[in-house]
Amino acid sequence: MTPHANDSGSANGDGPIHSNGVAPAGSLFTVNSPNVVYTEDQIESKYTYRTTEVTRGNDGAFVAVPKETLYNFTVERNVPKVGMMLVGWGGNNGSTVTAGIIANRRGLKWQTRKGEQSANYYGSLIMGSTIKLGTDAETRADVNIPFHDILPMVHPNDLVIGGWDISSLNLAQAMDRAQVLEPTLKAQVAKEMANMVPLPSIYYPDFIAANQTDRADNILPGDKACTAHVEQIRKDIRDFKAANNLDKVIVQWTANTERFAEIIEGVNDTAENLLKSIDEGHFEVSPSTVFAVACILEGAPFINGSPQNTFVPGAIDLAEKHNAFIGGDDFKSGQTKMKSALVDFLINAGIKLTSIASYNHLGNNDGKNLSSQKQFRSKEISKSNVVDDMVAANSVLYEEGEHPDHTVVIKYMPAVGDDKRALDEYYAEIFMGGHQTISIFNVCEDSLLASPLIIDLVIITEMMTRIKWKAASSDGAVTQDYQSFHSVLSILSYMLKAPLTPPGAPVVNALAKQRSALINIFRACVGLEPESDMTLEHKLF
Ligand SMILES: NC(=O)c1ccc[n+]([C@@H]2O[C@H](COP(=O)([O-])OP(=O)(O)OC[C@H]3O[C@@H](n4cnc5c(N)ncnc54)[C@H](O)[C@@H]3O)[C@@H](O)[C@H]2O)c1
Ligand SMILES: O=P([O-])([O-])O[C@@H]1[C@@H](O)[C@H](O)[C@@H](O)[C@H](O)[C@@H]1O
Repeated sequence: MTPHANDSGSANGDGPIHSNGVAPAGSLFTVNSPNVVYTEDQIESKYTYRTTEVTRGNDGAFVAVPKETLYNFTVERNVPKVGMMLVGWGGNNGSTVTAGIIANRRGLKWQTRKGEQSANYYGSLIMGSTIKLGTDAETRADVNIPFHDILPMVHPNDLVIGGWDISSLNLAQAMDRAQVLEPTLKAQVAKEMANMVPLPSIYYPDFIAANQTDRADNILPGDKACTAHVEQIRKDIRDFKAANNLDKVIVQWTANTERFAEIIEGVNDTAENLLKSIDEGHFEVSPSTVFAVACILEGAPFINGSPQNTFVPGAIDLAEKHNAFIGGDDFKSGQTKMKSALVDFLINAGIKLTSIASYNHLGNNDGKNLSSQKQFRSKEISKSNVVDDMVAANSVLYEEGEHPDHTVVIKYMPAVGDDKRALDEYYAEIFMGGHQTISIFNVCEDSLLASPLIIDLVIITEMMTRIKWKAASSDGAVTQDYQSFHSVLSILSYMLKAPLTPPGAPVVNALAKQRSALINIFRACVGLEPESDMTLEHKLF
């Protein structure tokens, strides 16, 4: 295992590096605080989590009470060798993200109609954006650093990629089939990608559109869940890990959208019943749930990039019992990402959104699969629920249960390929009976928008495997052993349309809140306060 170049504090073997303000060699920054200690292997921080607890007084008025909870965090500093295994590797997203990582790793440039293009990670939150570290002591100007450098994260160039597909095409053929990337780029990565062949996968026809049958020539025996499928997937993960000398494997579902599975008591409602149902070959257990179970049992974090309810209650129960990480659902890449920002802006500006019409058409295989009603329904649900939290939070504009009209339409139009056309109309009531109509035409090159999210999901999920926490009592005494965050990684919500949360936890869809939560949790891991944007230093004097 080797320290990452951007590790905040170097692991150069010269023993513990206490936070005496001396920046260890190779670090971008060091936190100089009595609450932060850099050792050779870890960053250890003490963090006071400040919240406001609200109760109701006898007169019915709210009573707000500031509350402080002390936590200890540790972050493993050494960046492991990580494998990313994609289910649906031969799809548009899988082939595109693979080509993109190869192009970045090799620093490729290629000719386009508009001139030379260089590889980049634009659209990745971690690789393409910055966060505010603090304020310059002299100039009082913001100091911003690359998001990737706040913690010792994996670099996507170092990811080892593999996966499964029901289609036997190698990744070069899949890249051609996807029709996403420029020929001048494809030509430079085709040789390497031709040697990448998806592992055969499980295929239960009833869960995806019948129009997908023609590509299913790389499948394991059996058309319904069985323990043998779970064990084969587990073996595939172990073999991939061993063959590539990996420390860790993260698995993501970027295969076709499945129909929702029916939640049936005694079948998929508990971990025990789910495992029993798989062993008995129950038809209501989907391929994505079988993959989730296999990953949980193998200790490989599993992320669902599609909208179906992969994580039936039994799968969440199993993940919790095994302290395994899961996350999902449905990459938030274009039309919905815009919606989760725009709705947040409108409602928080006191503008009463009353109608959202979201139409889109696309011509890729995803669109072909979604042309089947049951698969569309999965997507309709994930694309529709994204405004719920923002509406529910504003009782000034909306009565209890009141909600804007919201419709989602998706049409399959082969001619446009991966370049999805999203047409949205936002209709709102404004001051004194006026109205505002916002009409958006948004061409989303879907795989080029989703691929960076696949990278972010892997990097953040892997980082979470190296973060531990424990609660400290007010006198500083340690009250419990270090433990991981909850199995359901709701910290991933920024990348997902329908964020999965721990049972009973609220869903947050507002894009700015999601980004802020991620940043501030990572800041806490190095003992830094949340970024409040108050900038009193620029307002008081
Ligand atoms: N912007 C986006 O592209 C975007 C955004 C959100 C969600 N998604 C979701 O991501 C998924 C992939 O999108 P895409 O454009 O790459 O689709 P795609 O159809 O090009 O790729 C899906 C791949 O999965 C394979 N597959 C199907 N069932 C499988 C199984 N059981 N095991 C292994 N492989 C299987 C297919 O052969 C295909 O190669 C879809 O579910 C889509 O809804 C995409
Ligand atoms: O992320 P987003 O652009 O809102 O949603 C997209 C949909 O508009 C598209 O129809 C679908 O095929 C993609 O999988 C993705 O879900």
